[in-house]
Order: sequence, then C-alpha cells, then structure tokens
Amino acid sequence: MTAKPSKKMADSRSVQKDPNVSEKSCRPLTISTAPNALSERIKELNCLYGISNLFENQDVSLPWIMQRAVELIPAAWQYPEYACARIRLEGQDYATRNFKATKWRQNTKIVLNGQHVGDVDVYYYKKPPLCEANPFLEEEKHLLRAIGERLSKVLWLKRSEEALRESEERYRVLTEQVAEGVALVQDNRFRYVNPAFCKLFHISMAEEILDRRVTDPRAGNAAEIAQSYRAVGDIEIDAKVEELIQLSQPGRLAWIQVCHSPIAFKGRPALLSTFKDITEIKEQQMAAQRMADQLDSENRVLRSSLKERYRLGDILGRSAAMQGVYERILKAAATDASVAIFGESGSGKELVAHAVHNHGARKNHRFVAVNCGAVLETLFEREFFGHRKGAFSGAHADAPGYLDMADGGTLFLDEVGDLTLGMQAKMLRAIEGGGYRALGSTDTKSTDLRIISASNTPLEDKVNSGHMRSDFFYRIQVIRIQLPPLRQRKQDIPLLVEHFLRRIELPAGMDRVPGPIMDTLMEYDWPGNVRELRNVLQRFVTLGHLEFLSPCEQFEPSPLPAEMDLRSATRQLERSLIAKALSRTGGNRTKAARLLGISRRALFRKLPPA
Ligand SMILES: Nc1ncnc2c1ncn2[C@@H]1O[C@H](COP(=O)(O)OP(=O)(O)OP(=O)(O)O)[C@@H](O)[C@H]1O
Repeated sequence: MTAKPSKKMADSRSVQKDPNVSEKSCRPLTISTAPNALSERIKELNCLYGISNLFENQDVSLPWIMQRAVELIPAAWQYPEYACARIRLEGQDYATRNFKATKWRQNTKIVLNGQHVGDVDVYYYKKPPLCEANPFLEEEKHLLRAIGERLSKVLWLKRSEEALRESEERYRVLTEQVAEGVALVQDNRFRYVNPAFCKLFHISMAEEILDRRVTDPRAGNAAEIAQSYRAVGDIEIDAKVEELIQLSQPGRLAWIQVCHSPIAFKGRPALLSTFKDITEIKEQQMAAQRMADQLDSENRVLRSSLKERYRLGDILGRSAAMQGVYERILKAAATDASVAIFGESGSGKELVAHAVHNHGARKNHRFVAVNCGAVLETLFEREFFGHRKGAFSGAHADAPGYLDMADGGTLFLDEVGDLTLGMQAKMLRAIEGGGYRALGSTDTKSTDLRIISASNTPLEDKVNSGHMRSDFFYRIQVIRIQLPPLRQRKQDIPLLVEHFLRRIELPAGMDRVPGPIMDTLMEYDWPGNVRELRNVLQRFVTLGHLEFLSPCEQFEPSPLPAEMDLRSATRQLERSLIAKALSRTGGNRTKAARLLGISRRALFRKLPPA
C-alpha cells in the first residue's frame, strides 16, 4: 500500500475523485493540521498487524477475535477521535463502544467460500473537521479492504479448525465407543490404539503402547500382539489382509477376526487394523458343524442298518459277524473316542482302523500307522516327538514325530501291547495335556489326535501281568471292536475269493476258482485269516494248485546256492527259520518268537512290511 498523505500534506495524487462523492467533499489540505505520513502509515500497519496477530492465538473464539479486531480499527483512521467501527457477521454485531451509524460510512465485505457473510463498517460518528460529504481517504478504502480480507481469512481458518476438530472428535468418539479394537501403525510403531484394543491385549492405558514397535515385548500381552501382526510381515502390504487368530481372554479362548488395511496417514503409508471378537459366531458355527457331523454319522449308521452290507470301505464280508463289526465301526466313527481293535493276525484290524478314520470327522487329516513292536525304547522320543536339527549326530534337519504328523488326524498304534511301561507313560503325558518336546527343542508342543490301537491279544491280560499301565489301558480302550477270525465266518470266503481274484491277473482260460478248489478253501481252518487267503490265492494263480504254506509266504525257504557269501546265507537261513516258525504257529508272531527264542520286538524287526 502506498504511503497515505497526512491530513496536512494531502495531495492531489492521494485524493482521487470518487464518482460517488460530490465535488463539495472536503479534503484535509492544510500542512499545519496533518501529522506526518510515516505516523499515519504506522497506524495502518499497527491495525493490520494487530488483527493478524489475533488469529495467531488458536485457543480463542471467533467472537473474541471479532470484538478485538473491531476495537483496533478506529485508531488507523485519519480522525480516530471521530471514528467508530462495527463488524456484522452472520447476524452477530461486534462494535466499538462509541459506535453510532451516520452518513459518513465506509464499508467492506467479509466473504467465506465466495459467499457474502458479513460486513465491516467504519463511521465518523460526527462530522470530522474540514469535511463536507466523503471524509474518507482512498488509502483508508484500501486499508478497510485489507481488513475485510484478513477477517475473511480468520473466519475461514476458524471454520476449518472447527470442522477439523469436529471430525477428529467424531472419529475419536467413534473409535473409542466401538466394540472392535482399532490400531494405527506407521513406521512399524503404534500411533493410535482405542480402548477396545487395549482391553483385548491387556494394556492398562493406550500411552503404554503408543510409539512402541509392534514387536516390543514390554506392553500388554506382547506375544499375542506380535502374533496378530504376523500375517503382515514387515507391515508393508498392498492389499487388505484378513485372518482369524485365537487370543486368551480371562477365562476363555477368544476367536478374533483381524483385518489389516494399508492406508495413507499424514501423507505416508500406514496400517489400519481392526480386531473383532467373533467367538460367539465361531462357537455357534462349530456347534452347528458338530451337529451336522453327528447327524451325518447317525444317518450313516441308520443307512447301514437298513440293509445288509457286503462291504464297508475296503472291508468285505456279509456274515452276521461282519454286520456287527460294521455297526461298531460306524458308531465309533461318530465319536472322537479312542478305539481298540482286537483280532487274530491277518483278520483285518488295520483295515478296520482305516474305516473308523475314514468315516469320522478327522477323515481329511492324516492316518499315521505305527508298528509299536518295532519301536525301540531308546528311540521312542525321537520317533514319536520328532527332533530338531543338530539334536544328535546325523540330525541334519528338523524332523516331525508321529504325534506331529497325526495332529488333527488319527494315530494308529498297531501291536499296542508291545509299548513298554516307560513308553506308555511318555505317550500318556504327551496326549493328556502335558505336551511333549522334540529332541533338541525346549518348546512344549501339544497335539490333537485320535488314538486307534490294535492288538492280537486282550489288553486286560497285559494290565493283569503288570505290562500295561491301567491309566493307559483306559485311555486307549474306550470303544472296543472285536474282529472274528475267518474260520468263524466262512460264508464270507466266496466273496473274498472273488474280490482277490479280480485284483490278480488270471491266466488265460481261468475266470473263477473251480468248484473243488473252492470246497477246499471252505474247509481249511485259515490260521492266518484273510491275509493267508489272499496269499494262497496268489500262489494258486501262479502255481495252478493250492499250497497252504504259511501266512507269511514271503519267508518261503529255498535251497542255498553254493556260491552265496556267509552273510547272505545267514540271512536266508534266518528268513527260512522264521517262515517255518510262523507256519507252525499259524501266523501267531508271539508264539513264533517264543519258538525261535527271540523277543517279539526282534522278530518284528526281521519281518518285512506286510
Ligand atoms: N474283511 C476283509 N476284506 C478284505 N480284505 C481284508 C479283510 N480283512 C483283511 N483283509 C486283507 O488282509 C490283509 C491283512 O489285513 P490287516 O493288515 O488289516 O490285518 P491285521 O489284523 O492288521 O494283521 P496284523 O495283526 O498281522 O497286523 C490285508 O491285505 C487286508 O487288505
């Protein structure tokens, strides 16, 4: 703005003609009455500076600013002693104490977002000396316009400030009242957390965690916080990530649905996460699923009891004894209880174990079969609990144990009576909540599995003789399934013969077993049960005649060639002796081991897999 001429030194340059002002308008012309131009200029600047200063102060209200501003205006005018001012804003008046509206008026507008929302008026409340019509200077017009602009800016700033505060307040109320946990993370550190988040992770107040890293082990339940951010790695994600986690809440385990969304906060990437407790929904879902599974199982039992079955899965047999077995299998499959299967060697115990697993709720998880007779006491932990890399020489990598492999599924303990008392105790602890540790690890793990076991002999005998812990016995034998030997269900033989022949490549011209052969098969006693029948049929198809050798035909003795080395000859002789012993005992391995003078365990190790 150009310097304003003083009252005394007003010149023609500063006193421009206003078309609205009559020729008679007075101008302060005399040098003797005008203060100097510099002091006039200082008055203007003081006024503008004072008004600008008002909105530096952020904690004051708009009316306070307007009232102070209006009081600053008269002093900048040519005749401050005659001047008064008024700001009219949105229906509200702010005026100097001496305010009086007269015909000597100067006005400017206050504008907000292009809208006329108020006015600033300066009046001379009585006629100033030497003035007729328009006593105001051109510079005062500029000054008033500058004041109007500044007040418009104050108004805009105040309104924006209010809008921001209101939106912040709305956001705060919203996030503080919602039941969902909310957290904002930037640069890997918490910038905001709401009370629900604090409650979820056992943090007493938000300040405890603000500015801490996501993985900081100090605040609240740090392990669970870190767990809920595991899915987003280093917090830099491009798209929404959702997952379900389980958190421990007082007295219960809660299912929490976590949703991480990448956002921009203060112009930089950040992560906004919500944590919703969906335990109730999840429990309802699980209950519904359990009910559906139960209905499904009941339906299957019902269907099976409606008509006589000739098979269940891979198990064949239409005899009444086998109908009873099918029913027990389906009933066992409808529960999650432990099942113990009894029957002679080769009678189909492992098939039954598979059937229970395949008809049960765990069918989509693994079925892990372990021959307990072949497990050495010293290797029990390594085999059942697994090991970590470096746990012993030769442990080049981490390896899971049977319990890890069967997690969610079934662990089938074949020849369960061969587990020693020590092994039973370790197994019991591992499955009964005590957990287990892999060799070389300090972490305790737990597993969720169903145990199905099998034995040739009644386990009660083992308990009575002190070879089985009674707690282990009760743990594994909740449901009992007894398999009949083949000699007690001979009516199933034709069905089984037909089944096995379909799987063997028959020589040209043979499509079925001749009648007399079938008669012989029906008369035979089958000490090796169905396994023996399968092997006899295989031999029959190959040799053309029946040979009831042993249930373990793999061990058929053969003459030793002269050029054989001692080690191979010893092995062959051993196999031949084992075959004979098994043949003599009708496949009963316990008796065969006794005949050979070795332990059952030693016999198992020497046997090839069935
Ligand atoms: N009812 C059956 N229907 C069809 N095949 C059967 C039946 N029972 C047994 N088998 C067959 O006989 C063989 C031996 O069965 P499995 O291994 O289940 O017997 P097991 O009682 O577990 O024997 P072991 O006590 O010697 O371990 C397998 O090849 C199996 O498929």
